[in-house]
Amino acid sequence: MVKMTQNMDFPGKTDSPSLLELKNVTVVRGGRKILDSVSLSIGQGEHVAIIGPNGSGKSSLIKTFTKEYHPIAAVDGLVMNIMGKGTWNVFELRKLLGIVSGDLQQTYYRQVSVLDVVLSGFFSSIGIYYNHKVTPEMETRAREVLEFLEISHLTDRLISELSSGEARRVLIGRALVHDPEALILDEPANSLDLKALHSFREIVRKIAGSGKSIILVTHTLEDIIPEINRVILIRNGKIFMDGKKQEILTDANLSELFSLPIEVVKKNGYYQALI
Ligand SMILES: Nc1ncnc2c1ncn2[C@@H]1O[C@H](COP(=O)(O)OP(=O)(O)OP(=O)(O)O)[C@@H](O)[C@H]1O
Repeated sequence: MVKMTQNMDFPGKTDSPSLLELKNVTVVRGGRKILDSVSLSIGQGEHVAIIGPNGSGKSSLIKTFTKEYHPIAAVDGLVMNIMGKGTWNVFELRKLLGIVSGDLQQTYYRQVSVLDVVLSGFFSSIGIYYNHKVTPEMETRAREVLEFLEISHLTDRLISELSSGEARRVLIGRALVHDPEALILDEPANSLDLKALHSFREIVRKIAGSGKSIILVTHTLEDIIPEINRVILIRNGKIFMDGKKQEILTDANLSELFSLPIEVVKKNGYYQALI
């Protein structure tokens, strides 16, 4: 399969450095290449969906962005730049890239208030502890974020007592509290019912409209909000295709990606895969 040329024609493109630039990124885990010579560039303000079957390497790619996984040296030259820089302090990096995943939600089993969950984003922690110095500015910012996400009414509730949809929104608040350049959503809509899914999409659309990049990792086409114009397909740890959404999301491409006959339907700016 010929890799399609990368779509660099996106709204918000500027001459400033790419948000993420990877060349020849190979990651080995358990003696196996789980990412294999991945090269891609995502611009500041660009909205992208990364789609692939289970085990294709989507989460590993995110862990590579956040320096949890490290690429091996490449003969053709390894590049792993974020905002034009190759070296980052991990804490600074985590503030630059706000991440929300289903895994994160499961770590909040303690009795933590919604306000403290959002504030914990300042400390990359799971809750607020005695050694964390919460300033009035931090608290003001956390309350602003809750307001932006339309969940101020949940401020004093315990996260363990919220519905999945409410809790997911709170975790977005934790990721946004630093004002990151990009919001990375890893399988964000898992376990949401139809109403929660609708309100989740609307809030992600609002964030996309506020100028932050949305990088959405999913195996569900329905998660792709209309603001996302570029789709990257990933298979067996490699970029399978990368280009404009309407050119990539075809019956033939999705059928080949998932090794299954798939019909792609489009309605009201959203896509759906029928099997
Ligand atoms: N730390 C690790 N050690 C060994 N193997 C790993 C590790 N991390 C990931 N893998 C393997 O790499 C492959 C890609 O995993 P990854 O979690 O990135 O896939 P994914 O596309 O996110 O899948 P899913 O949609 O199921 O979440 C899988 O085969 C997985 O078992």
